Amino acid sequence: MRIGIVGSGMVGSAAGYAIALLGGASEIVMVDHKPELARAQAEDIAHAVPFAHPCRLLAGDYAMLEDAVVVILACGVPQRPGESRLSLLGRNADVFREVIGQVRAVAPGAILLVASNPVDIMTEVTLTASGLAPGRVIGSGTILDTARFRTLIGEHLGIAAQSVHAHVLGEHGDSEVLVWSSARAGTETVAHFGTRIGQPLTEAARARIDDGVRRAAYRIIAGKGATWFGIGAGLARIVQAIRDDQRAVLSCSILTEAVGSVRNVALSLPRVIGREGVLTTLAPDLDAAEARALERSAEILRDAAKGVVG
Ligand SMILES: NC(=O)C1=CN([C@@H]2O[C@H](COP(=O)(O)OP(=O)(O)OC[C@H]3O[C@@H](n4cnc5c(N)ncnc54)[C@H](O)[C@@H]3O)[C@@H](O)[C@H]2O)C=CC1
Ligand SMILES: CC(=O)C(=O)O
Repeated sequence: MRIGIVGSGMVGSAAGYAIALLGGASEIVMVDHKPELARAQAEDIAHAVPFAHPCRLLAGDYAMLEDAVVVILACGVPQRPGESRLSLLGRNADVFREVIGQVRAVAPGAILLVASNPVDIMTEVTLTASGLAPGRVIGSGTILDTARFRTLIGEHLGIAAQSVHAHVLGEHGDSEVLVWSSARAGTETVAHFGTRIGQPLTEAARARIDDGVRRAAYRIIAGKGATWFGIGAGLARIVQAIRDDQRAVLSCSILTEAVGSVRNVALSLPRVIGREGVLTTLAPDLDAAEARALERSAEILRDAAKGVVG
């Protein structure tokens, strides 16, 4: 199975590396408007393949994306320290309008997996420019924030992140919603479990975890210029779900008909992902404050998209 990656910078190359290590593809094609960068990334990742699963690494122009099952879009500009994701919109929308037609011309059957920020609005831009069905244009959305949330709850409770069932929903950005009310450690609510083992999720503990999730990108960007490992693994996870028709439930962004009173907005909810993309959406279990926060997040995205998404 061929996976294409347009944008061979930090995120694109981390995705390629994670896909190669996880055995997510038989062929990965790296594309970039700096062809020498795409070639160098492909060569470097290829040297990891003997330690993992058979996979061919290629680099080239758009023609090489022919027959790709998924094309990851990680092109454009990243945030500078202190900059919000939403501030990238104009610059990255221009890049996407240039790129999407070229991808669609050679890989009309590909599912488009959007990583560039602001990822929810870039998902809408991609949907409009591609003319694909909403379930075939998937933004990585809050898959990364959800991983951060599960990691920090797991650390607080002393259990594996994999055994924490919790989601971050809404915008991949400042207005995202950490869903505490239905978060579980295995079978037990995190609130009950925390109290029972003497690690209560007090207001202060929740505020610390909230900051750890919501401000993670700002901290990492201040420290090393960009984030890439977490999102690389998240993109590889979505590719696996598509490749193996897993019907895995992952927090991802697609155009959503209604979120409270807000219509037609791309944001993250728990989605069932398989071979044809997003197959269905699960209704999240939210308390009243979380439902209000999700609607507010949808409003923020709807307003930010005005004038950019036709
Ligand atoms: N969704 C998420 O959770 C995350 C999203 N991101 C976003 O991913 C995007 C990429 O970030 P990085 O890889 O760190 O940036 P980067 O600057 O390392 O890579 C971007 C690449 O896009 C290429 N590019 C620019 N214009 C192009 C065009 N017209 N055609 C083809 N290639 C083009 C550049 O040459 C560069 O190699 C950013 O928008 C960033 O904010 C970053 C981390 C997490
Ligand atoms: C940069 C970004 O979107 C993140 O790490 O969450």
